[in-house]
Amino acid sequence: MDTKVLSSGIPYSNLPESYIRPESERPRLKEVVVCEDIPVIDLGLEDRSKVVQKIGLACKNYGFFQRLFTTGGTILDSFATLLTSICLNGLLIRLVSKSLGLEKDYIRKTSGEQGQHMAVNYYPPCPEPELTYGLPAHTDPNTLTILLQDTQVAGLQVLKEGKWIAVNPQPNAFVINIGDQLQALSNGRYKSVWHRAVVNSDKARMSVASFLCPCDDALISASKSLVEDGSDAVYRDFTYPEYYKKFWSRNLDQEHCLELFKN
Ligand SMILES: O=C(O)CCC(=O)C(=O)O
Ligand SMILES: [Fe+2]
Repeated sequence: MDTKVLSSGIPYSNLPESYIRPESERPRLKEVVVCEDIPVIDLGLEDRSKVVQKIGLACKNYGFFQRLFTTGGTILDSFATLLTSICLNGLLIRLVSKSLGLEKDYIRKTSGEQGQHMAVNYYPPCPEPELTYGLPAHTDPNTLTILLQDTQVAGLQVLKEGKWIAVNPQPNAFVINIGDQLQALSNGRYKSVWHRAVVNSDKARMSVASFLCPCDDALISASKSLVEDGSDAVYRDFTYPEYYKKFWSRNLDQEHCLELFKN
């Protein structure tokens, strides 16, 4: 990209040429369906076995769910509390483990000392949103992502059954999505789904993503209990650094990177 819209500070009335996607790769915003039913799960208030069951269904059917939080301070306070709780008690990842019928600490044990990386995404208003993306279609290479969406401006879209659906911001909810490592650990039962961020012509949008990642020397391997007797696991064993290197050696919107790790 030769012209950077952000760094130039110029208010563009047309999108600089270098951002324009070829016709066949554009977002086709008119075909996007608005989805009100991405499951919203309250981890705190409900019966635990019901929460585990809801997480399982959401992970199987969407690869995404939204987690309600109770307000007390600002939304950023709640986000910080959630991220801290993920590193100290690992509640979310334990519930995901249980929802797969695994021992509650299976994912934590397999992943070793987990890392948490953060990205702050800023999408400026775009004069021609039909021609480009904020973030092109991708899956997340890590284990699990927790996303704090802009509460006022929509932009996140998820691919479901061949259609892009808009995940409009829900008050007091974070978006949680399965990453490629969980797809591998679950032997493909949970899907790390394609998602993207689109832009709009009037408002800037921000999102904050926190990526939970396995430690560098953990061997990512499907649980034996999820592999059919007499068959191989869907994916060969690998380490996160090996996967990450392969992931970033390609374009984000190429084939699913896990395809390259199939047995
Ligand atoms: O901005 C968004 O809604 C999506 C961000 C995202 O998918 C990512 O940072 O991986
Ligand atoms: Fe993402």
